[in-house]
Amino acid sequence: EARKSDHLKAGLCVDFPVSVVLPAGGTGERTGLQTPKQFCPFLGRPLISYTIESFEVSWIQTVVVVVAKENIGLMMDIIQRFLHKKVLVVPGGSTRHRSICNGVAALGEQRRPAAHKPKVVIIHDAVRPFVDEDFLHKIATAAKEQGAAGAIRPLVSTVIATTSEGYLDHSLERAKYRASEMPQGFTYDVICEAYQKLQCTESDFEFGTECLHLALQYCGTNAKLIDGPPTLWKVTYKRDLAAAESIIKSLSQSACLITGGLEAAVSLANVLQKAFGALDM
Ligand SMILES: Nc1ccn([C@@H]2O[C@H](COP(=O)(O)OP(=O)(O)OP(=O)(O)O)[C@@H](O)[C@H]2O)c(=O)n1
Ligand SMILES: O=C(CO)[C@H](O)[C@H](O)COP(=O)(O)O
Repeated sequence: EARKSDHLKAGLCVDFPVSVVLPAGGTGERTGLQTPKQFCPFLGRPLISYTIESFEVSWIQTVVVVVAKENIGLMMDIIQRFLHKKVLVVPGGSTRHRSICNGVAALGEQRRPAAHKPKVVIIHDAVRPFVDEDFLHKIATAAKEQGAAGAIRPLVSTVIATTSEGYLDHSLERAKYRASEMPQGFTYDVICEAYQKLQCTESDFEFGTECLHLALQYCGTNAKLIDGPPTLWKVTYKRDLAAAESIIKSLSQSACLITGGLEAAVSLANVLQKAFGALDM
C-alpha cells in the first residue's frame, strides 16, 4: 500500500511551464550493493519514490525518470504502487550525460502543442531525495531569467592536483571554489542546444560530470549559482544509505497531541516539538 508523507507544500507558482529530468540509470557501483541505490528500500519504499515525491508540486508539469532498460518494468511498478502522477519513464544511456540527454529528448517528443513545451527543465539526480519546493522554485526562476542555474555548497576539503607519480602538483585556494550540486535548471532551448550531438563531444558524453559546463561551453550561458541547503547531498556510498534512512525515519515521525489547552499539556507539546525539531539536519 502506498505510504506517502504529507509534506507541507509552500503554495508557490510560476507563470511558465516547467518539467523535470531525473537521471536514475546508474548502477550504484560505489555502494558495493547489487541493487542500484535509487531502488533501495527505506521504510518499505524505494529511494527514488521519495525523490519523485519532492517534485509533486502544482507548478511542475512532467517528471521524466530515466532508468536502465532492464529496470523499466520495476520503475513502472513503483509509479503504480506509490501513486506517482505526471511521470514518464524513458531508457537511459551508458553514462549520466547520455541518460540526461535521453530525458531531455523525451520532453521534445511528447505529443503536445508547442505552447506546452517546457520553458524550463530542472535536472536532479534521483539519488538526492531531500530537495524542497522552495529551493526548486529558486532554481526554476533563476534558470528562466539567466538561461541556467545550479545549486552550490561550500567545499568540505581542499581540492589538490596530483602528479602522475602521485605527488602534490598544486592545491586550489579553497575559498575561491564551490561544490556543484543538484538541482540545476536550464531553459529548454539552452539544454537542448548544450546536448546537440554536433557540438557536445563523445568525450563530454563519456567523462563529463557537469551540465552547467556544457551550457557555458556550447551556449555561452553563465549559470546563476545559488547556495543550497546541506540536505541536497547525493547518496553515493553505503554510509549515505544509512544517513538517508535515518533522515527518512525522522521525517516520517509525527505526533498529534490533543491537549485541550491545559498549561502543563501545552508545555509538554512544546518540549516534544523542540525534540523533533532537533532531529533536523
Ligand atoms: N548511466 C548513468 C549513470 C548515472 N545515472 C544517474 O546519475 C545520478 C548520479 O550519478 P552517480 O551518483 O554517479 O550514480 P551511479 O552512476 O549509479 O553511481 P556509481 O558511480 O557509484 O556507479 C544517479 O541518479 C544515477 O542513477 C544515470 O542516469 N545514468
Ligand atoms: O554534482 C553533480 C553535477 O554537478 C552531479 O551530481 C555529479 O557530477 C554526479 O557525478 P558522479 O556521476 O560523478 O557521481
